[in-house]
This record gives sequence, C-alpha cells and structure tokens, in this order.
Amino acid sequence: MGNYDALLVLSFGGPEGPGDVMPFLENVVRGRGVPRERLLEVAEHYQGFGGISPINQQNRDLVEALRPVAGVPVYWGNRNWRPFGEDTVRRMRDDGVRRAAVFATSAFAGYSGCRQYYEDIARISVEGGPELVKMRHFGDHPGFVEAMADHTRQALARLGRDDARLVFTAHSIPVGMARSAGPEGGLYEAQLRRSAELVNEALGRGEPWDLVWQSRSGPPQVPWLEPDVCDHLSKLDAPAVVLVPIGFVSDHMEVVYDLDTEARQVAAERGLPMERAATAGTHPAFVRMVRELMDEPEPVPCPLTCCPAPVRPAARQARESQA
Ligand SMILES: CC1=C(CCC(=O)O)c2cc3nc(cc4[nH]c(cc5[nH]c(cc1n2)c(C)c5CCC(=O)O)c(CCC(=O)O)c4C)C(CCC(=O)O)=C3C
Ligand SMILES: [Fe+2]
Repeated sequence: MGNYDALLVLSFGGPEGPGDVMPFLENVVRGRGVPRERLLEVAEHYQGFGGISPINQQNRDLVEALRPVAGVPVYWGNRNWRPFGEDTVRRMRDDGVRRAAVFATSAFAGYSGCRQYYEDIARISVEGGPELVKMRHFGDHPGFVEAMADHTRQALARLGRDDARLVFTAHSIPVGMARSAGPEGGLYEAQLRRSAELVNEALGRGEPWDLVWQSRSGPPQVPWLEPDVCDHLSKLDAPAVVLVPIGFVSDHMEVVYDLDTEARQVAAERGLPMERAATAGTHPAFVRMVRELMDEPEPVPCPLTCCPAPVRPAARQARESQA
C-alpha cells in the first residue's frame, strides 16, 4: 500500500484556443528537431478544431470521475500547457500534501510515455512539497483491458457486423526510441502487442488482428515505426474495420484528426466500412483501475538506463561542433 495523501493526474496538455496553438507547439518540440513545416501542418489540425485540443476536457472529466473513488484529493497538471505541473505541485505543497501518487496519462514504456514523465516529476518537484511517486505502466491492467474491450464491442455493434478486422493503433515513435524502450529494449511495442492480445482475448475473438502506427513526426530522414495506419487501410483486405486506439488513454488530437479525419477518409475512398472504438476516457473500469494502482505495493521506478532521451539532431550538432 502506497499511503498517499493525494493523487496527481500528470498529462501532456493541449491548447484551448487559437492563440494557444503555436506557443503550445513550441513547448512540445523545444530542442526536438521537428521540422517547421510539420509544426505548421499540426497547427492546422488544431485550428480546424477552433484551436482546442480535446485532451484537456478529457482530463477534467477523468479528474471528476476519480474524485469519488480516489479517497484522497485529486490534482491535475501538465507538461506542455496550463495548468502546468509546476503550478499544481506548488499548490499541493501549500495544501500540505506529503506524498502523492502520480498517474501519468500514458500506459506504456518508452521515452515519451514514461521516461519523460519521470523528467517532469524531477523538474516540478519543490522543496517542502510532496514526494511524487509515479504509478506503473498499466496497459496490461484488467481495468484498462476491460474498458478497451467494452468500447471495441460497442464499435463492432455500431458497425453491425462481427467479421470486421480489429486494427489497433498507437503513436509511432522513432525506431531508435523503440529499440531503447525498457530495460531490455523493445518494450513499447511488446507492451502494445500484449494489450491488444488481452483485448482480443477479452472479446473471445480468435481472428487475426493488426497493430499499426499513426501520427509520425520528426525529420523525414529518421526512421519511425511502420506501417502507418493510412497505408495499412489503403491495402488491407478485409470486409470492414474497427480502429482501436490502444496507445491513447483518451481522445487526443491524434485520435480525432489522424484517425477520425484522415484514416476515415482513406477507408471511405475504398468503400471500407469503418468504426473507431472509443478511448478508455472515463470508463468505470478504467477509473477503478487508477484507485487499484494506488493500492498496489509502491512501484519500482524504471532503471535510469531505460528509455533514454534520444540524441536529437540539435544536440548532435552542438556536440559535433564542440568536438
Ligand atoms: C509515444 C507518444 C505519445 C503517446 C503516449 C501518450 O499518450 O502520452 C504521444 C502523445 C501525445 N503527443 C501529443 C502531441 C504532439 N506530439 C508531438 C511529437 C511527438 N510525439 C511523440 C511520441 C508520443 N506522443 C514523439 C516521439 C514526437 C516527436 C517529438 C519528440 O521527440 O518529442 C507533437 C509535435 C508535432 C508533431 O510532429 O506531431 C505534438 C503536437 C499529445 C497531445 C495531443 C492533443 O493535443 O490532444 C499527446 C497526448
Ligand atoms: Fe506526441
């Protein structure tokens, strides 16, 4: 038992109006070597939704759903946008919080989904403030699996057919980052495969399924995980498809744009019936899972050697010019 006197939901953050979009994106990609053209393209995706990412409302809803079950006060802070984790942790300190469980809104291993949250925790921790204890990866937790299985079942029902191919999707990452994920490497992909397998089992399905990638970023010369969901849909031989965004715990811009807009269009062009399963969001089993994670023995933090920050083009250039 962790003995926490608060719960901190630590997330990514997203813009909440047209004027927020560029400053938010600049926070996200600082020092990351993401080309300017890619940034402007992603800015357009946000502007198409009035400059508002769905992620913040999703997090507010999750916090509200957690309040009655957490048993302790629930706080929320982000890496890239207001409310910033820094400000939330100072408020927790002023409220006298000693030791908080941290629920990072990302289920899997890897730099972006795990290590970067440890970095956030180190950065936002303050003298006299709470000790921040990050909960474990939860992609294999029965609560997450049940939520995703339920939502997949509902998508199959909306489609009105059982013969649809399940296509699980997750955020693509650079191949190098995938290789260094977890103590022995390859853990991001391995955990995602395991989650997909568990969802299939929960549905009692023996049919083949796919795991594909979406939302590639970064400079074009850097290899990222493939195939991309749109390429996959353009070639897939199946009577119908349910997209299952197993790599995202709630509706992010990557889900509502890259899947509901781009991938949907590819499917429509081929006359391929398609539904997208809802993300875990505030499914009761997922909400319960957070409380159950707090009741587990205190998680062993990931070793510092796993999921290292990738060597970015900018950092490499600086190093080479020094040598
Ligand atoms: C694995 C992974 C997750 C899943 C785990 C999780 O769920 O946390 C995730 C989540 C998210 N990524 C998000 C947004 C962005 N990610 C970017 C860029 C990048 N993502 C990466 C990886 C991941 N990202 C990587 C390797 C990059 C390249 C730059 C770098 O090496 O860091 C960029 C820059 C522009 C672009 O190129 O897309 C943006 C705007 C949002 C908010 C969405 C919203 O507003 O709803 C969320 C939740
Ligand atoms: Fe991202």
